[in-house]
Amino acid sequence: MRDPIGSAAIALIAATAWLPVVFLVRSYRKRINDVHRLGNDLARTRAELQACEADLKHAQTLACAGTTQDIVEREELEASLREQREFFRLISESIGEHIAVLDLEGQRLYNSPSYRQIFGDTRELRGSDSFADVHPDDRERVQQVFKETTRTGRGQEIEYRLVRQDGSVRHMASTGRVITDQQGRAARVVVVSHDITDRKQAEQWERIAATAFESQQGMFITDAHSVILRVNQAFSTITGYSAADCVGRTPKMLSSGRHDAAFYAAMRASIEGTGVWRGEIWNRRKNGEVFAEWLTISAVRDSEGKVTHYVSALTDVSEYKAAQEEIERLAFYDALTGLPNRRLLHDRLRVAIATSARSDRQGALLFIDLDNFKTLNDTLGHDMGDHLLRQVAKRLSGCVRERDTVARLGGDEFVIMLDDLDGRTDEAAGQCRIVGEKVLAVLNHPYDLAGHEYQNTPSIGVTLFGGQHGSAIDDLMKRADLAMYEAKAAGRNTLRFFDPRMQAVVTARAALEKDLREAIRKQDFVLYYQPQVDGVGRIIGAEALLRWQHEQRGIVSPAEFIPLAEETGLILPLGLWVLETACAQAALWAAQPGREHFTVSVNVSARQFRLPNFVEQVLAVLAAGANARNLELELTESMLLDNIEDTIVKMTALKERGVSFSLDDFGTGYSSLSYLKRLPLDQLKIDQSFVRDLLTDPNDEVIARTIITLAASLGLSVIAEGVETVEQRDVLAAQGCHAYQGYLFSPPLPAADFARFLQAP
Ligand SMILES: Nc1nc2c(ncn2[C@@H]2O[C@H](COP(=O)(O)O[C@H]3[C@@H](O)[C@H](n4cnc5c(=O)[nH]c(N)nc54)O[C@@H]3COP(=O)(O)O)[C@@H](O)[C@H]2O)c(=O)[nH]1
Repeated sequence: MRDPIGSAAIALIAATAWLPVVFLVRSYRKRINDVHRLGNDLARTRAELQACEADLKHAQTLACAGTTQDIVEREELEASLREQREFFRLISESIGEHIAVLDLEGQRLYNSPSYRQIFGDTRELRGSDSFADVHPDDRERVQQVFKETTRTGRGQEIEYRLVRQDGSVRHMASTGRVITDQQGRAARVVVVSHDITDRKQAEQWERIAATAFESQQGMFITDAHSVILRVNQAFSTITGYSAADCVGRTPKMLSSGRHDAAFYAAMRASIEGTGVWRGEIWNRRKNGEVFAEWLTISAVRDSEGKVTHYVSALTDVSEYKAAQEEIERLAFYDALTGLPNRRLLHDRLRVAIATSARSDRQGALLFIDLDNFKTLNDTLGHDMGDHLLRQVAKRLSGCVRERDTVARLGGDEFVIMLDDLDGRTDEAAGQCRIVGEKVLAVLNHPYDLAGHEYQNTPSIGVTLFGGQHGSAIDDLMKRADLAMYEAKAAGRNTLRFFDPRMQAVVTARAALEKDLREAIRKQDFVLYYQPQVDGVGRIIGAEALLRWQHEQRGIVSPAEFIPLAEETGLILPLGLWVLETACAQAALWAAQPGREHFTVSVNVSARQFRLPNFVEQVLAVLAAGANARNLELELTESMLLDNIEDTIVKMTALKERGVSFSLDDFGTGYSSLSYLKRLPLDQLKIDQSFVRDLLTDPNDEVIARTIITLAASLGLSVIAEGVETVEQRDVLAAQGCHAYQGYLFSPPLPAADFARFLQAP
């Protein structure tokens, strides 16, 4: 379409009264555009063109007002101009964009007020250089675009940075529009700009987030239901799972199975409570390998606080852990033997001392030095010496419980730390002696040193800790060391205690054990029988009581040797001998007329009863000729409750064959009624400690009466032991007890004497 007005006129107007004219010209251009769009609608096109002409004439009028209009027209014109200016001001202040009009050098002719508001500018902007505010790095580019715009008349959008008066930087996006003069030459440039700093920052953050997401750390994002939405490359490298493998699945796919439900519950609770969980976790790679990772899970919430996503960052720490373990191994373990070194021993000793101080348990240090180790090194060389030390370490580790510590201090010096030993010094010393003798025995076995058979012995020094034995680590080490030198001085290949008194106890026990072994071998034992009588004085049975016929000491009480026999395991052959002897004797007495129901009670030790084949052992003994109904086994409360299910099974099996059971020393233990009811017992035996003071101590009297009542309520018979006086028997009888054992009737007697006692009228 033909331009009906002419650009030259517009340029002229613009050059002389540019402000309102800018608007009029804009209005004109817009309408011309509208006319273009109207196309074939000729009526409307004509109307629009007329309106355009009117606008332009008005502009011409404005432009020429100074020379051609009379005063009245001028006033009208000025009023109109004011109106236009106000209109323009309102528009330029209310739109979000900043408007500037620049001359062709980029000098400011006009700036919309928003420019000042937003940029805090206080300068006189009119006439100032607009390029001066552009960031130096962007200035040249902006000037280029400006020049291009003025040359071609075509504006283009450009983004650049502007430096505010306070030095801060804002990002701008600007578009220039050229205003031409009458000759069609560029005269002004209208620049419309808007602040894109927030958008730029958001873009920047997006780039940072994207870069961070693709960092060395494995990352994955799940939705609120823990469904994986995205994983990064590092995640795939660490786990072996690609994005395709895991998007749409849950992190459960990584679980190693090493953590229990409580672990994951605590994790969830932490995320719910604090929004985050951090910790070490074992996960499984795609290739099945389990690895340690450091994991941080953070909840992402929306503006209402609702969790929308979880972001998890993981680092593979398996190498770090391996390195840490290696460092620990080097710092706390002996490189040659793999045993804890002095540092770790001291650490553990510190803990053991503190624990024993809180309990009534004791601990011990056994200092072990190999005899003549230097000679081995000098003669066969250090390699052989190392070879021996490694084998010694292995053998020592086999001598102790898992909770004990075997350490190597260096050279041929080893230490065993035992803890949780008996609170009684003599007992603890006995436990140490057993371990010490085991060590002596295993280290005395010949060694195979690369084909050479080699014999070596150790010297062992022992000291206790906890209780009254002191607790300074250095002192304890010195004591054990001194005791070890005592062992060397005593001829090597032996064990010595630091405390002479303790040494005496241990020496005596060692001698007793040696004698006991010898006595078992020679069968230096005999059974005594103590009668058990009923309410009218009839002998209904006997308790078999063991006696040791010692060559020098005469008859030795079982109270002296049974505990040691239990400790050393010698009770097993001894207990079997008692059972066999007592059953043989029971068979003889039961064969006498009227004594078919005569019972012989046999004390059974805990160790014997816990033998897996105890039932078979008893049945085998009975098979030799005794009737099960003539055998009564005496068990104690503590051994029954040790493993109640096993106890019931064994007792039931024997009871079904006719063997009866008596609960010995009743009242001294902690039997609960519910357990008692489950045990197939026949009899409760009131302990002699309650019978002894029955007449003088009301408590004992109440206890005895309670036991009798309890036995009745459980349908069990009851027998009192240690009855020494008629008065005791009468009180017991009055309470309902009608079976007795004690010196009142007879002390324990050798079998021949007992036979005579039986025959007595
Ligand atoms: N595992 C085994 N333990 C056994 C065996 N033989 C005995 N023992 C246990 O040894 C402990 C000591 O026994 P002993 O020195 O024989 O003492 C018993 C009786 O002699 C004694 N007694 C009996 N009547 C009286 C009395 O009137 N006064 C008094 N002061 N003492 C008396 O009491 C002991 C009874 O023992 P028990 O009935 O078993 O409690 C002892 O614990 C025996 O059990 C064995 O072969 N195996």
